[in-house]
Amino acid sequence: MGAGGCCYQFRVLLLGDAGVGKTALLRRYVEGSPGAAEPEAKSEPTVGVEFYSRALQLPAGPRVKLQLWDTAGQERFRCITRSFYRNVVGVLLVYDVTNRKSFEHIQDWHQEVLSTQGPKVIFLLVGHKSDLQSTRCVSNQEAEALAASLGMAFVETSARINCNVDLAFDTLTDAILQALQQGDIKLEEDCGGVRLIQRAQVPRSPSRKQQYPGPCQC
Ligand SMILES: Nc1nc2c(ncn2[C@@H]2O[C@H](COP(=O)(O)OP(=O)(O)OP(=O)(O)O)[C@@H](O)[C@H]2O)c(=O)[nH]1
Repeated sequence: MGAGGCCYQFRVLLLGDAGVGKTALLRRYVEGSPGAAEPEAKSEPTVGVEFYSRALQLPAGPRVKLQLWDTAGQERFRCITRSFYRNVVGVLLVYDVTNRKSFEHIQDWHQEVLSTQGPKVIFLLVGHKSDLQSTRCVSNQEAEALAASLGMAFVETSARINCNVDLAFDTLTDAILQALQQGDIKLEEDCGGVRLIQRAQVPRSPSRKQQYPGPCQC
């Protein structure tokens, strides 16, 4: 697919407790490249939802535009963030490897999406801040076991040292594409998580960030 000036658009959401590093991970993915300055040491908590995008050419052939929604982890924004669960095809469930509670809450985040969206979502478990080895309290093995029990892949990342950031998004994108090719998920015409769009709509710049005005612009 991807012929005739079209490419896929996948809507992807990042979910996880406040402060686990969702914004830093996303900003590293859309703005950072090896050698780029590391993300700011302190960042402001996300208010509601912010929107980023990045276009990529998959080795398997098609071009894909990822529409990436960064959500606030704070409980007081839950009403807003919940309204974005619908119409996504992929979710990165992010915890902080130095924060045990954020790992324990992963099943709650997973369940919240399933209860809203049903099983047509591809998940990836992300253990973030892997640079903080001395204060780590969630092992790689137990996270792998959780991911396997929930039927998803697992990647450890660090925005600080730019470790596995592209790998995380590539892994999720590949899994979505595979599910699409196998007919497990379907192209939708309006507000679906997967759409075919004209190539002219794909931004030339690899990154952009917007305040998203509402749950659906279709
Ligand atoms: N050591 C380390 N710190 C990180 C990393 N990524 C983010 N941080 C720090 O973690 C803190 C929280 O990061 P954010 O990206 O704002 O976290 P968030 O999950 O978006 O938080 P909310 O918007 O409140 O949901 C900041 O102080 C970041 O600098 C990382 O890879 N390694």
